[in-house]
Formats: sequence, structure tokens, C-alpha cells
Amino acid sequence: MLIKWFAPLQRVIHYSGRKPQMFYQGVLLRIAERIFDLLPFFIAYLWFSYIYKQINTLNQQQLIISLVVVIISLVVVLILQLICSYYGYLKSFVGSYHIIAGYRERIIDQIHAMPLGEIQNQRVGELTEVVTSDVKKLEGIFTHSVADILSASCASLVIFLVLVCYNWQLALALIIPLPIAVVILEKVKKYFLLQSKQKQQLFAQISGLLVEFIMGIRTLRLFNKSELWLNKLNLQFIKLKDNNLQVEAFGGGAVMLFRLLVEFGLVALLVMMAYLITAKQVTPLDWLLFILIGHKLLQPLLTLPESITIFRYAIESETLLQQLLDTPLLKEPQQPKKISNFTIALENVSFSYEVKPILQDISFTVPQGTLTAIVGPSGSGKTTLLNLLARFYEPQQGTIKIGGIAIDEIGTEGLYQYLSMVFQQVLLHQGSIVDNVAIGSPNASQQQIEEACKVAYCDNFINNLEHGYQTVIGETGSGLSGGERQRISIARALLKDAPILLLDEATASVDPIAQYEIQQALSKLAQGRTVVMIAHRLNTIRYAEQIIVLDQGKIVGCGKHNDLLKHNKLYQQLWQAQSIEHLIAEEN
Ligand SMILES: Nc1ncnc2c1ncn2[C@@H]1O[C@H](COP(=O)(O)OP(=O)(O)OP(=O)(O)O)[C@@H](O)[C@H]1O
Repeated sequence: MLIKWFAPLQRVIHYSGRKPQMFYQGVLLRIAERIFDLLPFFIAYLWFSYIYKQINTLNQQQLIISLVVVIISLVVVLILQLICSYYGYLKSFVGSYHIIAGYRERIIDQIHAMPLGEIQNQRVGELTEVVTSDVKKLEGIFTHSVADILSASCASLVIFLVLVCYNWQLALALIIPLPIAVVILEKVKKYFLLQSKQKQQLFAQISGLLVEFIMGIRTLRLFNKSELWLNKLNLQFIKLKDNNLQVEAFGGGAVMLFRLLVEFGLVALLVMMAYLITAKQVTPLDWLLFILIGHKLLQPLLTLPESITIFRYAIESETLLQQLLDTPLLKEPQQPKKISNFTIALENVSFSYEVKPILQDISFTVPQGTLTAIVGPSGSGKTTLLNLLARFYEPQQGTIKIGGIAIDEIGTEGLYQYLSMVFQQVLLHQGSIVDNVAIGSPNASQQQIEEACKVAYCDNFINNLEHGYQTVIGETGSGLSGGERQRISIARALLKDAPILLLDEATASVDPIAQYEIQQALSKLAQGRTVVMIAHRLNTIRYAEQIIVLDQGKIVGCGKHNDLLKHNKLYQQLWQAQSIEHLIAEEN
């Protein structure tokens, strides 16, 4: 039972990779502090007992000596208690923070090593809730609950054993209602855990919804859907409130009942005392001892249910964090292989996110220094294919090779040395334009950065910004237009100068001049590299060395533009659809 209780804590300590000795020492000292808290009562009892027994023979000098001994003992106990208290709190707190810091690092490492696709899959709000709030709850049980529970139960046990030695009947009377109180608490445990689990899920859902709401507020407002979203959020808030009320009402009631029953132990003690005094089985000194110590035994038990509740609640957090830590990581080679040839080959690759197959038996080769375009209707699996090439996910079947070496033997870090990506959604980070362009090339000089920006048609708009290249842009690239962000990401890739380029052609509507500039910048970027590109505008890939036509996750055509236009039905349809679109646009 105890092992089951503390197994999650053992897991946290294990994952933290930190030595828990300091934390254990702290807990032991806090237990000792609780016991020292009782010693004055025993000292008083022993003194009374001494005087009571020697009442007729004791002279004044002996009385004073005994009093001095008592005072010195009390001072010593007090000093020891203070030392235990100070070092107990210090060590248990420092030890706890030490463990939790290691655990946090482990979680961050896990997120860092998780396949990027998995991180995209998890809702940012939920992930944030888990790594902030749930870790904080775990911190709370290390700093408070564990020491509180252990010191309270150990102190009570020690006192009980001492009292048993004095008079077992009185000691038993004191704790007789305790089993009933524990049974009641156990009965509500199942319900409470269910409710607290629901509460945690609701919290995570609300965090996810809030993040989505804030990030998508522009779209929601434009489509007059913010009301709908707010109603959705309100509904979740009401559910959370109801859940909270149930937890408080039920849990609070059970805790009150527990306290009442525990305190009933004092009544049982008095009844038993009355009986034993009548039967002349207890001395007035025993009576004194039990009155002094009795409530001290019960007192720590009164706060126990609250500590246990917080403990159980936080253990639920550990379960969520464990799920995160259990997410399978990409296999990384012991000795990553280097590559000198950049021909990409996919051999019978199949992939599914869940059950439904998304890519089936995909095989093709992209010879070094050539451009392969991927085309196909929406949902045919183009982005997924690019995600596999970037190792955001791993295929369930088949192999992806570069220069004849499987990408899992090259390792993710090695792979990213050879790879640049320009996606539709450009991720910029908080920092200056220089920092953003040079993110993949930390040793680049200012001249090289500006050169890349010139080739990517960025220098004009950068020079027009108030602080030029030192202008700080927000996390989402706020302050820059979609076309400008796209060109920054092209400059980034140019500067990195990686031999392989994965490209998701932008469909975002930018003005014709920006479109032309982006196209030119992309052509320069593609020169001399091995390029795999998702093409949305077929006229931009007419001269591609190879075009792969995807439909429902399968290759249904492969060749050059003119061949496919003659022989491939789907390609013909896509081409015609775009030609009509073009004509309509021109007419307008
Ligand atoms: N993270 C995900 N989890 C589950 N299913 C996904 C995920 N991403 C995409 N899918 C599904 O996989 C299929 C292929 O999606 P994918 O984005 O690769 O298509 P696409 O050809 O790039 O589409 P588009 O041209 O519209 O961008 C779709 O049915 C999509 O719903």
C-alpha cells in the first residue's frame, strides 16, 4: 500500500536524475521536530511523577535541583527542536527544488527530443498546462505534503507506542474511532479521485480552448464566431465550477466527519479513564500524562486528510507527466553517419497518423541537384510526405535514404545540418531580424546576412524599418507581412546553405510584385540543391526534373510536365482547373 502510494514519487526522483538524500534528510529532521515537540510534556510528566513519589521526603534543595534539571532539559529540547525545524525545512525544501529542477529539465529534454510532429499534434494549451501547472503541483507535494504526511503519521505512531507502554487500555481508547474515520475517508477516495481527474481534464481542455481562442481571435471575429467560442468556453467554465463545488462539498464534508471522529477519541479516553479510575487501575499521574499527550497524538492526524488530498491530487499530475515522458522518441544512432551524396530515395514508405493509412507504398528517387515537385488534390498527403522527409514523424514501413544511408542512421541533428525548410507557415522567434535570419548559421557575419537578405529580396523592406536589421520582431513575426516573413525564411535558408531543400510553396495571396520576388528568391535558393517541393501552382514547376502526382496517399503519376499532361488524367484535371482559375482571375 505504502509502496503504491510512494511509487509515483520514486518515479519523479528517478527521472530527475538527482540524488534524493538531502530531501530524505529533511523529511527525517521534520519527523524529529514533531517528536521533540512532545518531549516537554514527557519531561513535565516525569517531573510531576518524581515529585509525586517523593512528596514526603523531598527537601527544598532537591526540589530546586530537579527544577533546574527540568529547565535545562526543556532548553536543550527547544534548541534541538529549533535545529531540526530549521534544517528540516531547509533540507527538505532545497532537496525538493533540486529534484523538481531535474525533473523539469527531463521534461524539457523529452519535449526537445520528441518527434516534431507529436508536438504539433498536442494542443499547445494542454502541453503548457502539463509542463507548468502539473509540475508545480508535484513540487508542492515534495515541499509540503510528503513531509507533512510522514511527520504527522510517524509522530502519532511514536506517541501511541509510548502511551501503550504506560497504559494500553487508555491508549487504545484514544484511537478507537480512528479506523472508522479512515474507512469513511477511503470510501470517498474513489469518488474524489474521479472528480479530481475530471477537474484536471477540464483545466487542460479550457487551457487548450483559451490558447486556440486567443491565437484564432482574428478569424473568429471576422466570421462572427467569437460568440460561439465564448459560449463553448462558458460551458466548460460552468462544468468546472460544478465539478469544483462537488469536490469541495463532498470532500469537505468527508474531511469534517473525519476530524469529528478523530476528536471523539478524547471523549472515548475520558470514558475509559472514568472507568479505570473507578476500578482503581490508573494513577492520577497516568491520568495527567494522557490528558497532556492525548490531544497531541490526535492533533497531527486532524490535518492529515488535507495533506493526503493534496497529495492524491498531485499524483494525478504525475500520471499526465508520465504519459508525456512515455511518448516514444525518435531512435538516434550511437554514431551518426555522415553523408557526401544528397540523392534522396524513398523505398516503399507507408505512414498513418492513427489507423487510417495516409501514405501507401511510396517509392521514388530525387537525384542530387534536381527538383522534384509533389502535386495532388488537397488531403492527398503532400505535407505528410514532406514531414516524413524532415523526420517530423517516422514511417511505419519503408525507408527514407539520403546518399544511400537511412535517415535514422544519420540522426536528427545530422539530418538538419543538410536540410533547409521553407514552409508556408513561417515560424519566427522573438528577436531582431539579424537573429532570425542567422538562426541556422550562428557564425555568419553581418555582411553575409545582408547578402542573403538581398538575394531573398528582403533588404528593401528591412532598410525601411525603423531600426533596420536590428528591428525586433514578435514571436509570430508580428510587424511583418506574410510575404515579408516568407522572404525572411528564404534568406535564412540561403544563409544556411544546406544542400537539401524542402519547400512548401506559398499559397498565401501576396501582391504580384511580392509574388514575383518570392518566386525569384526561391529559384535562386533552389539552384544547385536537391529540392523536394510541394507545388500548388503548376505553372511554377513546368521545368521541374520530376513531378510526383499523389492521390489518396498513393503515387498515381511520375514524370515531366509534358508527359504527365499527355498521359496522366489527374494531372490534366489539376492543370485544367488551374488554367480556368487563371482565366477567371484575368477576366476579373
Ligand atoms: N496531425 C495529423 N493527425 C491526423 N491526421 C492528419 C494529421 N495531419 C494530416 N492528417 C490527415 O492526413 C491526410 C493528408 O494530409 P496532408 O496535410 O498531408 O495533405 P495535403 O495533400 O498536404 O493537403 P493540402 O494540400 O490541403 O495541404 C488528410 O486526410 C489529413 O486530414
